[in-house]
Amino acid sequence: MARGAAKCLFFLYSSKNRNFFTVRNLFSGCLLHFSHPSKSSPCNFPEIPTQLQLPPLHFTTFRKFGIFAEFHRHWFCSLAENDKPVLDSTESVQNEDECNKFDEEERISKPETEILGPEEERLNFAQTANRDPVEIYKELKDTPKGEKQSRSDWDTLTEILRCFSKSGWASNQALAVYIGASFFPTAAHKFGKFFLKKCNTDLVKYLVSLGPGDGADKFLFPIFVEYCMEEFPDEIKRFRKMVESADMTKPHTWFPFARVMKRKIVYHCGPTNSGKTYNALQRFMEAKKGVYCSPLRLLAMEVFDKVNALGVYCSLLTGQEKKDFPFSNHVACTVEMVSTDELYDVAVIDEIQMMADPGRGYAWTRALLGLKADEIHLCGDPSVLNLVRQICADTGDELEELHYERFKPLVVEAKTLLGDLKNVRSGDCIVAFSRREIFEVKLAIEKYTKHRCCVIYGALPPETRRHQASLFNNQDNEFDVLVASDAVGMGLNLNIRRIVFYNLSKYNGDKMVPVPASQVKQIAGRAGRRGSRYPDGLTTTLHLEDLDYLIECLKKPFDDVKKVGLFPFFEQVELFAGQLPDMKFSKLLEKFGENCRLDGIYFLCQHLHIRKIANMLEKVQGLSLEDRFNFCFAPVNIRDPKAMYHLLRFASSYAQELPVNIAMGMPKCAARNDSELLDLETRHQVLSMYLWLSNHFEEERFPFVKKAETMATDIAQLLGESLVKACWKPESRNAGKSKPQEKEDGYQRPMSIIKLREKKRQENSQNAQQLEKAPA
Ligand SMILES: Nc1ncnc2c1ncn2[C@@H]1O[C@H](COP(=O)(O)OP(=O)(O)OP(=O)(O)O)[C@@H](O)[C@H]1O
Repeated sequence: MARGAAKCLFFLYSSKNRNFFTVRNLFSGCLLHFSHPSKSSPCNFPEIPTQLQLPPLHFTTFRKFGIFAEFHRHWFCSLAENDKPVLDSTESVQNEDECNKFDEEERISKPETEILGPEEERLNFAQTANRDPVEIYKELKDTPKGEKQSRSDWDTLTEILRCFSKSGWASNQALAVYIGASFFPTAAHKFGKFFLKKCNTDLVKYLVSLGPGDGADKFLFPIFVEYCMEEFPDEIKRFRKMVESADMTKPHTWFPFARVMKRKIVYHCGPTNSGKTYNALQRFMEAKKGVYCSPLRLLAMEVFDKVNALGVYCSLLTGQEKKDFPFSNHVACTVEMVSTDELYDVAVIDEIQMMADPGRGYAWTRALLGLKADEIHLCGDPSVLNLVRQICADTGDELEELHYERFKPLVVEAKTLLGDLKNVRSGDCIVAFSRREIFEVKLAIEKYTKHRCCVIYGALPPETRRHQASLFNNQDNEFDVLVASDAVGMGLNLNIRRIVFYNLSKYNGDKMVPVPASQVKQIAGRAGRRGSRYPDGLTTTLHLEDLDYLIECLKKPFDDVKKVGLFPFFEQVELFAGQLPDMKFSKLLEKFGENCRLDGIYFLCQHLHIRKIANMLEKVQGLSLEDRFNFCFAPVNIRDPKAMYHLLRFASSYAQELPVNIAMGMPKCAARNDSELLDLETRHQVLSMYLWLSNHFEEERFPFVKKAETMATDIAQLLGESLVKACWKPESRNAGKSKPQEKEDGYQRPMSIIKLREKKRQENSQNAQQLEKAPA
């Protein structure tokens, strides 16, 4: 870009008539452009000599430009010689220079015949700038052939049009008139050819005075739009249809029945352990008909048990299980499973802040927008309160806000565990953020202290987690320490006296990052629950170095969330697919993500996970679009090749209309090492997936549901037994791959007690050897 401008300056200056005014205008236009590089502009400005950053030149000083140009002639020349338009390899336009040369020689005048004075020129420019673009376009269209231009003007104009075709701003603006980003370069290129062929001197002089960049882009854009409307009506229509079919604006209008209801939303807003869920559940149980929406299967099970124990008949509905209680009018379900067709008196949506979850947020948004309930109780921290207010304004629902405080303040223990797991005490929960660390900690504690540990982490089935929780809560056994991942932050009622953070960084799939403050609060808040054995909660860290970050997180107010998640229904994807009939499903999802329109407070939930499954299933023939869409939501760990293999197998059988087999044996005994434990986890996940599929597809195609249920229960049991006995070194599911801990510079996993001991032992033996060697 700087090169192009420099080239233009040089040509202008060196042209015979030395049109100073034009040069000055171009020069100041360049200055303006250089000093305000816009982010959206695809042009990256190279380093330019400081001389170019002069203040705008005045005519008197401009005469000196001759000297300046002499000095910098070499620079201009070298740039001009080297200047070749750089075309993006992805761009559809090719050989731009050649295309622009259609009648170049013919259109370049020798000496200019008429030289306008500066005042006249200024007036001309003002007139041109104010002209109606429609009129300009008409004039261009009706002109058989444009006027002759000087070589320098021609070159500048070519550069201006080249910049226009690369302008991010123009490409963005073009979307508004349904010219897609992928079509824009072609359209802009054709427009450039058209313009070069037809333009008159006034237009050229004015554009040259603006120079390549923002000003010229803005002047050309409406003319370009007129041109496109006439030249590319089919492309515009097609893109418009595609965009309209990916329109996700005004999501509250997707639920017309909920919109005609007069709903009352009650936001129970506060930190953990403040009684939010308790109060919401009171209303749920009082109602004639109620639904409780849970973030986890585990929590749905807890509520199901609790409510039934209190004499209110309640059913359970999760992706994997349906337990219909006869005569029940209440249901505890996972939020993805809640029906927006059923009418309820009271609905509870727990952990409403998860609307902002990058992957699952859409399920909470859907529940809030779509539930047909007279009263909807939202429980959560204050981070989404402002957005809920906005959404209620859109839906017309009444909003009541109830603010809560923690029953008893959480106390931070400044002493920490001084880096030594020997300092754990009964009632402690050590929180680590990877499976490997969890087992290392368990191993160390059990080896070097008298405590026994229960473990809870995400890959364990809910039944096993509950079993471990009850083992820990029960005082009549030796299991008095819990080692858990962030999975402990939600859903379980645990008798935790103190939460100890083993570390405060976790792997985010790419690198180690600090655990977000909101998550630290949620986990720390599990200590000292009302009604538990330890009503006064304590929290601390293993290492003194981590303590400041813990305190900082706990002190930090909740950040206001700016956007919440959305995801299209199948019908929307189907409509979109209609515009791109030959596109593969995974590509279709990607295209949808690129082209969908959203209102400011919504984002499209991450669909990488879904696309990965879609990609794998591309090779399965005979699945309908709807089948593919549904298979993509199956609960599978996409990083576990065994689990992915089974999903592929299930989908293939389903596509061939064969009964879907489990085709997986049952282990005979509990795990004896970590790889057997991992295998049990995978087997349970596969069975869970089978059950999920049987609930989401025609059930008769999955004839082994009962068997899968029995196997899943047995494996959960084996997992429980294995965990009680587990005393081995953990393995990684991705053995052989680089350890996440090594990825982030400066991050070091805290040394486990074992390593510390080993280090000490080595030091001691070295000292002993030295003593032996030393002369008496
Ligand atoms: N009024 C009450 N009477 C008896 N127990 C209560 C009362 N309020 C809350 N509790 C108990 O206190 C504990 C914490 O309450 P609750 O689960 O409602 O808190 P919360 O704010 O929803 O916390 P979290 O977000 O961590 O779930 C629960 O065990 C609950 O049963």
